[in-house]
Amino acid sequence: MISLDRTCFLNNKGISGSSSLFSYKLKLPPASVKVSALGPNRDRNNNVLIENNNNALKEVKEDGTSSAADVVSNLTVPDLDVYYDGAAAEEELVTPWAVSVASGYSLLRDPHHNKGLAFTEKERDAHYLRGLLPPTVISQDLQVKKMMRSIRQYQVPLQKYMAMMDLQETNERLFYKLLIENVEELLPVVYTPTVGEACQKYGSIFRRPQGLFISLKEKGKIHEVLRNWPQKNIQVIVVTDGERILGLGDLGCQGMGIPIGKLSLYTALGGVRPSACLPVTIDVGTNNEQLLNDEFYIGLRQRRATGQEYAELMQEFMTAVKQNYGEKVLIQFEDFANHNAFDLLAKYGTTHLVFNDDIQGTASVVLAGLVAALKVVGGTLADHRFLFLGAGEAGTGIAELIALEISKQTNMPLEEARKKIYLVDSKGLIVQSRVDSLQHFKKPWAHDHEPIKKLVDAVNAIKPTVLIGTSGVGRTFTKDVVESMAALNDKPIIFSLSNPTSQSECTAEEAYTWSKGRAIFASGSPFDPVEYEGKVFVPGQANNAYIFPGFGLGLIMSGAIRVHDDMLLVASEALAAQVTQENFDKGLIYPPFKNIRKISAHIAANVAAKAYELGLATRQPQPKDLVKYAESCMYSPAYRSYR
Ligand SMILES: NC(=O)C1=CN([C@@H]2O[C@H](COP(=O)(O)OP(=O)(O)OC[C@H]3O[C@@H](n4cnc5c(N)ncnc54)[C@H](OP(=O)(O)O)[C@@H]3O)[C@@H](O)[C@H]2O)C=CC1
Ligand SMILES: CC(=O)C(=O)O
Ligand SMILES: [Mg+2]
Repeated sequence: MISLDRTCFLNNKGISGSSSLFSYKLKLPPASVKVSALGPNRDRNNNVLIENNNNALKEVKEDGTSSAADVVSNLTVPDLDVYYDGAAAEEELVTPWAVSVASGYSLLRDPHHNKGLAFTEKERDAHYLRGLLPPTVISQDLQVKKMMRSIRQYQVPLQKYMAMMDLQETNERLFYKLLIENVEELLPVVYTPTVGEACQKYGSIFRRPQGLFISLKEKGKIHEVLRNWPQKNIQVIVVTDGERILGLGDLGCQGMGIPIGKLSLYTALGGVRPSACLPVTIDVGTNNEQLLNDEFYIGLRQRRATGQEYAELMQEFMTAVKQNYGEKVLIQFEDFANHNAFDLLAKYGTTHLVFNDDIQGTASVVLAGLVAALKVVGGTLADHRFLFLGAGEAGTGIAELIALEISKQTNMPLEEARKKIYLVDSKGLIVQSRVDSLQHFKKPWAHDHEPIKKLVDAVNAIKPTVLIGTSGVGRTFTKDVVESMAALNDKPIIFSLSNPTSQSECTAEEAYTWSKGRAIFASGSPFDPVEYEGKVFVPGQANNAYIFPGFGLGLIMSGAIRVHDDMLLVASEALAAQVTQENFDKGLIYPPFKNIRKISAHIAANVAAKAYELGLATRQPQPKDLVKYAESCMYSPAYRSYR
């Protein structure tokens, strides 16, 4: 029985108070539904409750019955921008859908529905907007043009960032249209490098909540805190505890910029609808003295909780997430310090749908770049030798996936494959004589070798064909290091993965100049093309942003319940396959971001196919054409018509 109950529904509980709107709850039954009432369209304050509900349900059969799928797919309520998830709807009878749409002044203040000057004459009449807007009506395309012009006028990247955040908070669809259509220009604004500065200054620029802050004060209440978030149908959570924000260290609660930025890419690059995304920051304190002494710091003013206290808060969070959103919600761990990151992944990898972007997403994107680079330098992965500067999450995560791929390609035991890969940490080359004092994730890389302190000496001793920077420390690929790589290799592969730009192990210009134009270079943060001896070199951006949006979409659309390493491998393959001859001709080993939605659809399709193959997918039946299905699932930022 589908019941359209008119219920009082608290909405928009901002920091400055709350307002109540009427809304309808739709309970979806398994097989057939009966529409009992349609109800009036407005509450006593003339707020539009459900737009066009008569129309939405007009396909319901005369006897009042229809399948749940029919009803849902016929709903054209403007903010019901969910993919129809038949299986979930039928299983989750207990989760009602609540829809409320404001009108008049409130509509203009509602970022999910506001269209600004793009409201049509009819909509202005129907929704009490007359007089609240100037007379002109413009298209969304013209709004994009206007906003881009306005953003380009700012010289300071942080001002551009703040303008974009303002837009996200006032007109969400316009924000996403801007980002999707100008992805190469705006990615550095909403993501690395600018998001790093935004986190550093988050206390000063914080205006409105864009994600959930869960601090030690919320211990014992996390289940209720999650319910305070206005959206109920969450599919992806990006969570950080702020301890390793990019290469900028412990930024505590101000790390919130990262989940917000990553989730806006989930929507723009991967097509996951914004209302399904939840940014979370776990605040257990910070060890950053500067922040602790900063009067504008927004987080808990205490040193970080560790051990049992930390573990209990995380456990409560993970349990509450599953209780609130079910077992198919994807939890992406982001920018945790490595002493927690590996343990959290291992602990929750068997009970939750979890993915560590720094360990796993980075590995997948780098493997894709290497596979593409092999088309230029020749040989198989097993023919190459790899040296890393940095043996943390990114370094050991990438190393392990390379070893796994070599092992799969050659049937070589994993331990043998690992011997082709060496890592240097802050104490020097990781070797057997250090094994007892190494963190557990470094131990597999402790090879038999003389200890070496300096990177340049390690390069000359190991003779790598590939050098990868994951140290978080800028300018560590010095001239002698790059020159040594160039002396050893005709085409040295050099990746400076550390973010933001200030922490990059070397710049694109340094890589090309010091290698005399021979390096195959990619970096975590973007660099402009470089002209060297009359030739233009376009550096690639080896950033996990290529992977996680499509990867997550693949998990969601297949209803996957666990992440498996093989999914990372097929995501890599999909990305590498998107590099065209035209890209190679420009020296690129990653495809341009402007094609990212197509790339994400291919990644999603490969990940979903692997989930089905491994028996980890719950969404049945498996769609025939997974690429098309992925594309059809993607959120469109075009305005809806409020008829
Ligand atoms: N491009 C991308 O997509 C991604 C980039 N990154 C970037 O990679 C960097 C590292 O991240 P992550 O691996 O998570 O961080 P971790 O803290 O886990 O690892 C950092 C590693 O670098 C080592 N290190 C630090 N300083 C030096 C130094 N001076 N010389 C040699 N080694 C050093 C550390 O050594 P020790 O263990 O001895 O302390 C540690 O092994 C960050 O800047 C991050 O932004 C991360 C994920 C994705
Ligand atoms: C890109 C990313 O995830 C990082 O630098 O941490
Ligand atoms: Mg990260």
